[in-house]
Amino acid sequence: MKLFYLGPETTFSHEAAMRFCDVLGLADAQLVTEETIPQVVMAVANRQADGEDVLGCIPLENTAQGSVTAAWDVIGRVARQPAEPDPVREAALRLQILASLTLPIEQFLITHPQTDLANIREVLSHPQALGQCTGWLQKHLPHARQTAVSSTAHAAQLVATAKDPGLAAIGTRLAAQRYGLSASPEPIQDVSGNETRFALFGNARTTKIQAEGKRTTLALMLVNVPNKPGGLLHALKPFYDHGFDLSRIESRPIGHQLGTYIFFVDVQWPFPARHARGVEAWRKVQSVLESDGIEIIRLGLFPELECGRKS
Ligand SMILES: O=C(O)C(=O)C[C@]1(C(=O)O)C=C[C@@H](O)C=C1
Repeated sequence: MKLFYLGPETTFSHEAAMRFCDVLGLADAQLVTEETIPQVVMAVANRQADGEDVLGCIPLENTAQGSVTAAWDVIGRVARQPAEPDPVREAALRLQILASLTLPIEQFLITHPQTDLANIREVLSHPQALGQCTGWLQKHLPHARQTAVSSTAHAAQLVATAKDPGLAAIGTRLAAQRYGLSASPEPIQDVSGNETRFALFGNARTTKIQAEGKRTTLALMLVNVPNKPGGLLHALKPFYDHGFDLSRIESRPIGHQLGTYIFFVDVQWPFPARHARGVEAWRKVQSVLESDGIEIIRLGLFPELECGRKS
């Protein structure tokens, strides 16, 4: 089975994809790279629409930089496409998060061997990675231009091919090794406990994941939350009334009308995944929300896997 991720090899997404394969025993998964996070989601939706069962791995959120909005926005856009029958939208709606895992993220400055910091004019990386190193860059390379590129490993690739010691990248130590470059002796991200949560997604009906997580999460998208006093309060109260703990709530603009949002909500599932009490409590929440005209798009009920970095 193919597993799509943000490439090229040696991105953090690559590390996460391999980790999912390890932990879930997906030994025969064939890892396939895409150039952007939206392209990862669309590659999976398009294959699924053609009847091919595939998986995708995307970053969802980071300790310091918050949500990886490219991931959430494409999920929101695909799920809310026009009402006319569209096989890709149908396929996208069948996609669910199957598992999540959180990786420690260590960013390294990647340069040509023996380059002096004073000679670096430009630093390339994924915007999330540049954001995670803002303080370090301000202190050590205040005059260097920061250029956003599609991924950390792509940044390392560009530096390697440019053969210009004035260029540096930010990314994994593995990327430095892979492209014949040097990594800084120490990581340079501003927060020492920097972590990113990744999702593995695919067709939940056909891909059964056997895994125990440290907890189970129900990820939802709420559309049409009434834009009136107490609208959001009304949308959230049923979760409280039925004993569900919300661990994340995030609004994103719907994209064509200022002041109107969709809400991404993570609910901690207090029961074993299919436990009758959980299902019954959740049905009650659903029926209250639906009677208020709120559309619920379920993004998955999945285990949060335990897995630290292999050293
Ligand atoms: O560029 C990469 O290496 C990625 O996998 C993307 C990404 C992200 O989008 O957050 C993944 C983890 C880190 O937080 C930095 C970058």
